[in-house]
Amino acid sequence: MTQVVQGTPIRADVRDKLIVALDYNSVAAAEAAVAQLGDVVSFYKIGLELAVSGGIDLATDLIAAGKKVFLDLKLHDIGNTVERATAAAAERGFDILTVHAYPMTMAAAARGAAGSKLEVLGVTVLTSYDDADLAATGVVGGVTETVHLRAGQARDAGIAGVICAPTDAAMVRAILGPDRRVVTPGVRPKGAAVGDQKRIATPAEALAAGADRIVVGRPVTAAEDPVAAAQAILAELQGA
Ligand SMILES: O=C(O)c1cc(=O)[nH]c(=O)n1[C@@H]1O[C@H](COP(=O)(O)O)[C@@H](O)[C@H]1O
Repeated sequence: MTQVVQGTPIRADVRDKLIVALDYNSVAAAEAAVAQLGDVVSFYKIGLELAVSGGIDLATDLIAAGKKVFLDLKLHDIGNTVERATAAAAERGFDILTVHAYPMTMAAAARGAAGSKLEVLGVTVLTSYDDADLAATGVVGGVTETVHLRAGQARDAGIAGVICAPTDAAMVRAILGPDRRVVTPGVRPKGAAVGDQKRIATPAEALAAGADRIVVGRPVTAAEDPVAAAQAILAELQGA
């Protein structure tokens, strides 16, 4: 299905490339954003803030309304807990679930998602980290080296793919090959406020580097006109 957005017909496959992060502290605020964005946005992310504000049940309504939903809980725990939490997310009909990209965690999540449509993505190195931030956690090796290592471990664990910065996407795509998912937050349209992100690129640059989908929060949700902001990103993705 092709949707006409401000004179630009946006293909359905392009629309699914934009995941809007519903980073709100109430279900009512998230519902208002979804209502405002209407048919423009087809894929939403429920993250930590909304999840602890009662937002996980919102997913059921979004899925019933035909939206795709990414549950961003960045799981990391003992294998039994991760496997069972992943299986529960699969049972609820989520499309994507994040776990931290540690080998045992990813392997447990792969077991939990087995036989379901749930795509488990391993978070490699957060887009708000630079080399110094990573070094402060005790990790030996810089961001590039660590993302390289963790992308290979995600592939070997048999999960669907990874979350990485758009600036890492080309390297990660080469490691994962064409069949796995590369999803990039840390995306900023030209001129948008950077906020706490450190490794960023534009929507078009992210796609050109090999991302399948991009995650965008504040550049849409904090925009004066969120609908126009989302439409502009979609037009940029389609032109990429
Ligand atoms: O897993 C994520 O989605 C994620 C990983 C990462 O490395 N960086 C990152 O920003 N995110 C999420 O992506 C969204 C980015 O939001 P904005 O910075 O507002 O566009 C937030 O919901 C973050 O939690």
